[in-house]
Amino acid sequence: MAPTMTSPSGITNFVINKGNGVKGLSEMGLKSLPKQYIQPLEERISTASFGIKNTEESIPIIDMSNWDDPKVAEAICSAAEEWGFFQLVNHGVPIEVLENVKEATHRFFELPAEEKSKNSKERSCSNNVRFGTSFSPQAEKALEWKDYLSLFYVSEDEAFALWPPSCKDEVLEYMKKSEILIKRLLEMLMKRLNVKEIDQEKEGLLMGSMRINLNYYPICPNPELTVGVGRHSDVSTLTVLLQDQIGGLYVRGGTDKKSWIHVPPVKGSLVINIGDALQIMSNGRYKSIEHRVAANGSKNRISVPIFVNPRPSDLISPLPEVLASGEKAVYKQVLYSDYVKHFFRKAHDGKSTIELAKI
Ligand SMILES: O=C(O)CCC(=O)C(=O)O
Ligand SMILES: [Fe+2]
Repeated sequence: MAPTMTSPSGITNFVINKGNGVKGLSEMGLKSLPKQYIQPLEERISTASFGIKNTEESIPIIDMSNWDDPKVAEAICSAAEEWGFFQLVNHGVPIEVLENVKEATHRFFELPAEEKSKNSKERSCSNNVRFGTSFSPQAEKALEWKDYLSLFYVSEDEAFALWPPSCKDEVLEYMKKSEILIKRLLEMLMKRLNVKEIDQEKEGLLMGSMRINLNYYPICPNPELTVGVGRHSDVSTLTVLLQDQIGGLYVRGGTDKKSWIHVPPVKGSLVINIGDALQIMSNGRYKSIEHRVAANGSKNRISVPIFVNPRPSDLISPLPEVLASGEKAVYKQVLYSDYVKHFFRKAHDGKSTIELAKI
């Protein structure tokens, strides 16, 4: 029998091979969620019980206007230790730059499937530009309700040549304008670890490569049965995340460290989270926290994370400055490209990637 649109192979063909993504499915006005997207009960997100916690159970919001005030550094380092997640306001990245990159994200996803899929795994002329859907469809038992464009930054020349014209200027500007903020954050975080100065070698190790994702979560017919992104922690040093006003990001935390806490959209803010690479380099002092994204039944949501990473060729391990006082290393040395490969080979599975580096 020929595959129909609603047969499993028909859906895969339409979403993945033809490049329509879940956005294409969403726009067909499906009345119910295709079964490939149905998550096991324990992974589903019941939004009714989230986001209405008392005020102390919310990730810190830190004002960076006086970024050289030691109190700001103190707030940032404490948030990185206790929550692994915080929001920044008055962070120095112009609001216009943020608005422009959000608009550019919508512009890219509004392109016809045929145009977007020029950047698919099969057709993209570079591994550094990738349009796709879900997280790792070949490895997943249940798919995630998300489309994305992933851009690995190598050089400005390459970005100009290869990134989609509909969004490249805005994405590059967002990346460039965030760099000062990223450096400031890393300086504060390093100081607390007794790293006095970020020399060229350390800078390469902490922020030697960058990846920007444009995430698109279209309206979902049964949001309670699926996820936008499943439980995971980022493999980055740190992640700078721009989200729109829709909401849906949840992080593990609260007094019991087990609750799922909503990250409410704050106009003009940037969400920062610590990734596995920094958890390893800080020997566990800074926490790379599990997070996930709910699907939405009435609104299309976008987010634009910048993953600030070590270079693929870097060996990551607890920093010598951290171990200088005799603290015992809890992580061993790992080649960063091996770490990242291990992450992408699996479906999202919480905090399990870091097991690779545990002693
Ligand atoms: O969309 C979001 O808010 C978060 C996305 C995310 O966790 C990721 O891309 O790693
Ligand atoms: Fe993430």
